[in-house]
Amino acid sequence: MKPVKVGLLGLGTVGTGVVRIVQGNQEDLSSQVGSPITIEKIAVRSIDKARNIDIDPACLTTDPWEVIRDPDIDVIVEVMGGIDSTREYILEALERGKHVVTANKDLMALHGSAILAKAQEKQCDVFYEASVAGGIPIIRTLIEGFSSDRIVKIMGIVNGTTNYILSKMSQEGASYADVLKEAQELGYAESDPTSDVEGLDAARKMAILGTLGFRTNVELSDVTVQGISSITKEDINYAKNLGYEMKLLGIATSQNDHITISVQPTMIRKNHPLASVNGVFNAVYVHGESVGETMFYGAGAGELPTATSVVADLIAVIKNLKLGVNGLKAIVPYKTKKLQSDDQVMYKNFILLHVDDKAGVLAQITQVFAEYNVSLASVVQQPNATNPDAEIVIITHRASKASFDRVLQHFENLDVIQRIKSIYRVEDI
Ligand SMILES: NC(=O)C1=CN([C@@H]2O[C@H](COP(=O)(O)OP(=O)(O)OC[C@H]3O[C@@H](n4cnc5c(N)ncnc54)[C@H](OP(=O)(O)O)[C@@H]3O)[C@@H](O)[C@H]2O)C=CC1
Ligand SMILES: N[C@@H](CC=O)C(=O)O
Ligand code: NA
Repeated sequence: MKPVKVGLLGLGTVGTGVVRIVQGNQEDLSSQVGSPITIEKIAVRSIDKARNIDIDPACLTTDPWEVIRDPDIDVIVEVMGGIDSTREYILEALERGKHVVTANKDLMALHGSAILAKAQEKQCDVFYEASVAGGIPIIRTLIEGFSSDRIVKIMGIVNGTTNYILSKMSQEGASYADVLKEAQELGYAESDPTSDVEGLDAARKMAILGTLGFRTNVELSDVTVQGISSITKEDINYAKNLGYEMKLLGIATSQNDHITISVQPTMIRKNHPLASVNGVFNAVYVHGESVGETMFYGAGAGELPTATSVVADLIAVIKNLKLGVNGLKAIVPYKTKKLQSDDQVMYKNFILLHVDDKAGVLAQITQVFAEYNVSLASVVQQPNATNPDAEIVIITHRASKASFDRVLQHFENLDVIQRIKSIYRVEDI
């Protein structure tokens, strides 16, 4: 049995997990595919770095091209991250007829269509299950499990780092900065954690899920993004007292084939299954017209969970190799993209206002909502413990984004409002 030879780009958190699983489960993996799997070459940035894994130092190189150009290598596993140069490595690997497995959502969200087109031209596989929600097989589920259905809504906690931070802030009252540091030490965060906390990582994942779920080419610029860096413990407590949990949610909906996708901190009802997804866990809720509601749960980041998806993709490539069917399963989005306008995007909002504590203020504020046809589900006014202003907490009924934005614009010029302290989307379903 001729071994299948793998070239690995990257030996960090995920790459180490890949080596560990390929070494540790070799007997089971090779009997599934009918050949041994060997990791021939590994590109790293630093050869001398101490590594918590047993590898032959002769496999290491600092030149990714050496791995890409090695004629003996059948499959490239890319777990080093990066966008522009990584795109070149992957396109060249495909040009040379090598199959590709990647965990790189940044790359797939930005250049996925060019990469998949090249793969199809060269009859190669490109699999990227680990790129969204780490160990949860959500990409395979959307491509295969729901091939018969029409997806109307995808809601996901798709970033482990931010979910870890929000859970610890909510459950232990921990400080944002301390928990972010912990998430970095645990290998959950990106090399630049700004992309986690500012929502970009989740937005990239939602662009990938939207493309697969709605069968249209969703680009990153189609996703509206807001991160968690301005959420305070006070906001989290407000959410809890009102019966919600604060989560960074990616929400993609399709109505009459018009889609909208966003990532934003969202107050979700405590009895929704997404509200109890804590720590580094991710979950993706998928609502299909025929199947109804489904939900998928598991570790969204970390060495072994992520590597599980990478190695499963590797096994899928090798099975295809044996059957001679590589490159036949690429999903080509076929629908013309139609985005919902701000008049069509509807949801509930929470808004916390600091206002003058005097008669008639509440009436002025509710009058503005009425003027723009935004109806209110609840309004609570209370004195503020730390300053002379009062706080007004409002939850609206579902209203169009356009109307709600008009309310906010009007508030900018309303003298009785000292400050719009916080605004969050609210999901009650
Ligand atoms: N961490 C996680 O939980 C998850 C990560 N991902 C994605 O997986 C990918 C890898 O993430 P992760 O393992 O955390 O990243 P790490 O930073 O832990 O590892 C990156 C690896 O790539 C190597 N590397 C980086 N740049 C180069 C270069 N130019 N040339 C050669 N080697 C290079 C590094 O070398 P050296 O070791 O010498 O520094 C390191 O081994 C990313 O795309 C990430 O978004 C996806 C899902 C989950
Ligand atoms: N930084 C990411 C890693 C997995 O994609 C996360 O925290 O989810
Ligand atoms: Na996944």
